[in-house]
Amino acid sequence: MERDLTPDWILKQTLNLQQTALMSFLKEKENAMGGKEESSEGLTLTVLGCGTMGIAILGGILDSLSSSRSQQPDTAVQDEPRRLPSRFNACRELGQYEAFKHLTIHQNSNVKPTQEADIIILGCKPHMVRGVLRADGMQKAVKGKLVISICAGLTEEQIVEFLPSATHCTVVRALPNTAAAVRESMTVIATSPTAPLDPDTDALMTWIFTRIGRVARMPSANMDACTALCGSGPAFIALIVESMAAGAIAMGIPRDDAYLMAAQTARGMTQLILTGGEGGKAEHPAILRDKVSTPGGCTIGGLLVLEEAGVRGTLAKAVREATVVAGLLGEGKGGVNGTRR
Ligand SMILES: NC(=O)C1=CN([C@@H]2O[C@H](COP(=O)(O)OP(=O)(O)OC[C@H]3O[C@@H](n4cnc5c(N)ncnc54)[C@H](OP(=O)(O)O)[C@@H]3O)[C@@H](O)[C@H]2O)C=CC1
Ligand SMILES: O=C(O)[C@@H]1CCC=N1
Repeated sequence: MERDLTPDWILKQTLNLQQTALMSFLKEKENAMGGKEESSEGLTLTVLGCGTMGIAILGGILDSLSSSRSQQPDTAVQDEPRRLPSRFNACRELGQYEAFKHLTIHQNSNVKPTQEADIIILGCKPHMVRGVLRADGMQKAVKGKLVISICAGLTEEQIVEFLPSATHCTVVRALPNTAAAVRESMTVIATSPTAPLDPDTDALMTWIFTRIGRVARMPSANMDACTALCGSGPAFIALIVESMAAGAIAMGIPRDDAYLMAAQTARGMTQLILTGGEGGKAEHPAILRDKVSTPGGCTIGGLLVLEEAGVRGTLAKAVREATVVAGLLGEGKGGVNGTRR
């Protein structure tokens, strides 16, 4: 049978392949945990909407639990939570039910895995959260639990509004990024000056998100900007790496070599920004940029092309735009990119 090769069909097939590959990644991580016995004290963590981000987060946690590799020193958890997660539920809309020793993948069934959970991560699209939480049986299942939302734009108040007053959940907003899959996420956890988390919940939040990278804390009011910078940021950086590689490809460098060289160059510079200062401290990007720019050399020539094209302002504007759009995502409507002039 001939297929209709529409862009939509091709995109769908690509996404399906990606999701299948990601689920294999998760199973591999689970498998690596095989020998570990579950502690009776262990908590159950359920991801409602286990797609790109949910898989990256669970993968990072499973990886951390299965390896003796300790967390990076700068993300060390000062106060370990009393109890750690040891059982995991991944809930999806499609796919199939699969049960492993530590992980169960559920398809189109949220109530039971939510009943089993001590911690719930909301990992579906922001506009779905209302429907997911208001579905039959969910209000009771979620009652009194720790609900962590990674959804762009949704405020804690909006999530609480989806739950009846008797539900008494602790709702915390956290914004990780896709680098969670390689345990290099930058996750921002929202803080509330009026309702600080109890120390054990706070320690649990730190533990969960330091499994997948670094953690920072910001007031809730800053979360949309953090979403743009840290959540969308990886896509912006991918575009920069891709564009630099394109220049080299145009000048005759083989494609694969160009991507590798551009990516490693970006990685080296980000490492310098983080630790290239005196005593291993952070260094200002402008100082590092100046160090590369030999007077009369090629770097200053290239930099001026970028400045003349307004790259700095354009990138800053992209972060500002993404901040505004992130805020609109919380309103539960689709197509928000088309709503502004
Ligand atoms: N992608 C990113 O880089 C980041 C995303 N976020 C936020 O994370 C959230 C998830 O994004 P992302 O992982 O990219 O999205 P995905 O589309 O990859 O994942 C969403 C998941 O939700 C599942 N799902 C859909 N409907 C239901 C339902 N009724 N019950 C249970 N699960 C359901 C989907 O299942 P199925 O695949 O079977 O349809 C899918 O697995 C969003 O809210 C986003 O704002 C935050 C930071 C970064
Ligand atoms: O683009 C989005 O809506 C999500 C949130 C941050 C990154 N990806």
